This record gives sequence, structure tokens and C-alpha cells, in this order.
Amino acid sequence: MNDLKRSDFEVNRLGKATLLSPIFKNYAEEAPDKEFIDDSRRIIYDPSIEAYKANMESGEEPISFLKAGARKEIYFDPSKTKAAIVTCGGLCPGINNVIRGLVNGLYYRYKVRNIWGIQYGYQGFIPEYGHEMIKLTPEVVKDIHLFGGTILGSSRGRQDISAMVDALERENINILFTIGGDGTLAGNHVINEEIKRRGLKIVTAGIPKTIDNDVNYMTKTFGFDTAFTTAAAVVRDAHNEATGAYNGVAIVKLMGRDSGFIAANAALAMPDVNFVLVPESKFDLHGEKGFLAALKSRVVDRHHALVVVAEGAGQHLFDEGSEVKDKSGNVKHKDIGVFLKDEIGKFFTGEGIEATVKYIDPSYIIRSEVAIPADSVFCNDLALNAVHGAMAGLTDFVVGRWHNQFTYLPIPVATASRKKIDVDGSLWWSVLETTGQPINMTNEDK
Ligand SMILES: Nc1ncnc2c1ncn2[C@@H]1O[C@H](COP(=O)(O)OP(=O)(O)OP(=O)(O)O)[C@@H](O)[C@H]1O
Ligand SMILES: O=P(O)(O)OC[C@H]1O[C@](O)(CO)[C@@H](O)[C@@H]1O
Ligand SMILES: [Mg+2]
Repeated sequence: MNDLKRSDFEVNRLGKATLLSPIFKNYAEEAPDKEFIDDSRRIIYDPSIEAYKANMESGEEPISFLKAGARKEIYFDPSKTKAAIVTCGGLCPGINNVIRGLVNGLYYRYKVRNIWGIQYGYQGFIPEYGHEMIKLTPEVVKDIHLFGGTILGSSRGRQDISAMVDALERENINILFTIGGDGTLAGNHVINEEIKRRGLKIVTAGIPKTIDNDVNYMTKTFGFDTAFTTAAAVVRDAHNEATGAYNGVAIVKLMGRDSGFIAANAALAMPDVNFVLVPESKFDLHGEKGFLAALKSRVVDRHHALVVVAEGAGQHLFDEGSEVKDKSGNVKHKDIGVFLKDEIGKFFTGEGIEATVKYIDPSYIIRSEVAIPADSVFCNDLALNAVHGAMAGLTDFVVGRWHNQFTYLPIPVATASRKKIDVDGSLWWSVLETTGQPINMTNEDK
């Protein structure tokens, strides 16, 4: 929980919501019992009986998240509201679905007609880059869910916060939706701080985009299901490569900068995998209990092996060299896939075993895939809930899902730390049991 308190989960609001929502007006006669959510509704963080008893004993209010959904009263007058959407960071399946969901939610549910797309991430706010804003209507976005990527383009790299807020002011934008990962959300928060400092009537809302599924207090982020589903198909084919040669070893590298969720889930979906290597579980290459010894034993026994490695795994195996960062300041990891291919090849040669090693890196193909239906539904729900929150005047918030309920979180709590695989938890134990790989592949005693 990172020592967060109940009050840290309080979402800010720009002002009191006093206007009757068009959604309420639409349903008042035909569906008077339609559920509207108010700010007293919350989703509990830990639903276990132990947590309940502990809270009863201590008298402390449990940690909980604001429940997302349509409010009866809203803050913004739709006829005077201008909204903007920006997409930043790496691609992820479902971004276009989210854009489509935002535009349609604003347009049809709230009758907002003034919706704009900012091109190429935060760059789009800076006039020097010359990226024009694009007018977005249901007609413009009607087919975009059929394509991967983002119709708005994206970028990495720091932009001047003051200049971005100048652009929001200049364009009279009232609502800014940012679709992006932890960096984008951090950017959203500092934009919000500057908005507050200037006393502007602008709200900012985040829809968390991360293929790595590494945002805290969210069971899942959009695009993740598509990512591991697509990865599982590659893993299946890699298995054919492994079994197609005597002593065949196939290695598949998947994305996952600091969290190995895609690798773990792809392996569970395609249980032919024999080894899953993730950033959260350190392994030695050499030595009696190291990865290569375990791989050898598998190959000698079964004459083929399938290895799935997350890009952030095994970084400690590289010689310390200068750290390479991308434009946003994210550390660019050394290529563990190519490294493993070379080391495995050398190792088997040294052992006098003739092995065939095949290396497959489908990272960018997976990232730019079209969202699978489950993700499409999820993207649309996230977008609609972001629209509900923003129209109600909530600000500096990100939409999430927890225990199958949509939630609003203050951005700082969602970005305070990264979600990682718990190596003592059920996901990692399922991986260990499915692959049969040793629990500990280091030469240290655990
Ligand atoms: N603390 C920050 N303040 C202002 N802007 C930031 C901050 N952190 C990141 N950004 C900006 O947010 C944008 C997106 O960040 P980044 O490239 O790290 O991608 P991301 O949103 O984390 O997505 P991904 O998961 O693909 O890495 C970049 O333009 C970056 O400069
Ligand atoms: O090639 P790029 O754009 O730097 O993105 C790579 C990174 O993006 C991510 O997919 C996160 O969006 C990471 O898994 C990966 O390290
Ligand atoms: Mg990031």
C-alpha cells in the first residue's frame, strides 16, 4: 500500500456540480430507476474478512476508491464545453477504441459538440512543432476501432508545462483527456498543478494506457488482454520451431519493461512454455542452479525447450555500461533476447550438445494489434467513465477497474509506484507449476 492513507484517495473536483445531466433528462421519463452515482459511493480496496475485522478493531476507515459512473448533476454546460484528447507514449491495442468511446460519449450522452484531437502527444500543444488540432466527431471516429495504433499519433519527450497550459487557455479547452502510461499521467498531473496555479476552469482526466499492465490499484489496463492473446499465438508457433528440431530451443521476447505480466500470462495461455523469465524474479545464467543448467536438463530429457523472456528480465547479467534513456527519460533495457540466444548457443556448444536455437521478437507487432473484443468493450467503458467524471467536474483523476467496478483515482496515487508480479502470489506460482521451472534459478539459497 506504500503507506498511503485513506485521504490520499480523495479525487479533486473543480467546483460543485449544479447542472442537471442530459443523461438524467433523457432517462427521467422512460427509465426513472436508472442508477446514478454520487461521490459517497466507494469501492473497497481489500474486500477480505481479515481486513474488515482489522478495520473494525482499529476503528479506521478502510482504503477505498471513488466509484465511477454517471452523475445526476454535472459541472460543465455541454453547449459551452470544449474537450481535447491527446495520446502519448508507446502504442497499445485499444487506443483508437478509447478515442472513439470518448468522442461518442461526449457527443451522444452529453451533447458536447466541440471535441478536438491533439496530434503527436504533448508535442501537439507546442506551436513550434506545427501539429494542427483535428476536429473529432462521431463520423470521423466511426471506423477507427478497426485499426491498431492511434489516429492522433503519439510522442515521447518532455514539453514545457507552461506552454502546454498556454495552449489550453488559448484554445479555451475545458476538459483534457490524456491517454497514456505513467509518464503521460505524471504529465497530466503537472499540467493540472499549473492549471490550479493559474486558477483556470479546466479539468484533466487520464485513461491509463499500458501494455505492461503495471499501473497500481487497477486489476488490468486496456490492451493487456490483446497483448498476451497475440503473444500466446506467437508462443504457440515458437513451440513448433522448438519441437521441429532435435534439441530445438525457441526463445520469445515479449514487452514488459519492469513488470512481466505479458510473459507470465502468455505462458499460462500457452502452457507448452518451459521457462518464463521476468524482471521480478532474478536468475543466474551459470552455476549449478542457474538457468542454463536447468535448460540443459530439460533439453537432455525432452530434446526441445521453449523460453519466454520479458524485455526487462535479467538486466543484472549485462556489464555495467552507460545507461541509455529514451526521450522521456525511461531507461532503455539491454536486449536480453539476443543476449540469451548467444549465451544459450555458446553454452550448448561448450557442453558438446548440438542444439538449434531460434529467437523470435514480436514486440512491436503485438503492440500495434487491433484490440480483441473483450478489450474493445473495456476501452469503451473506460472512456465513458472518464467522460462521466470529467463532465461532473472531477479533475486530476484516472479511471481504473477494481473488483469488476470502475473507479476514479487521484493521479498521484496511481503513479506513486509500479504494479509488479508478486513472486509469492498466485500468478507466479501458477507460472512455476505450469512450466515446471525451478522456483529458484539463482545459486543463492532462498
Ligand atoms: N513528470 C513528468 N512531467 C511532465 N511530463 C512528463 C513527465 N513524465 C513523462 N512526461 C511526458 O509524458 C509523455 C509520455 O511519457 P512516456 O514516454 O514515459 O510514456 P508513458 O505515458 O509512460 O507510456 P509508456 O507506457 O508507453 O512508456 C512524454 O511526452 C513525457 O515527456
Ligand atoms: O520502443 P518504445 O516506443 O521506446 O517503447 C518500448 C516500451 O514501451 C512499452 O511497451 C510500454 O508502452 C514497454 O514495454 C517498452 O519498453
Ligand atoms: Mg511509461
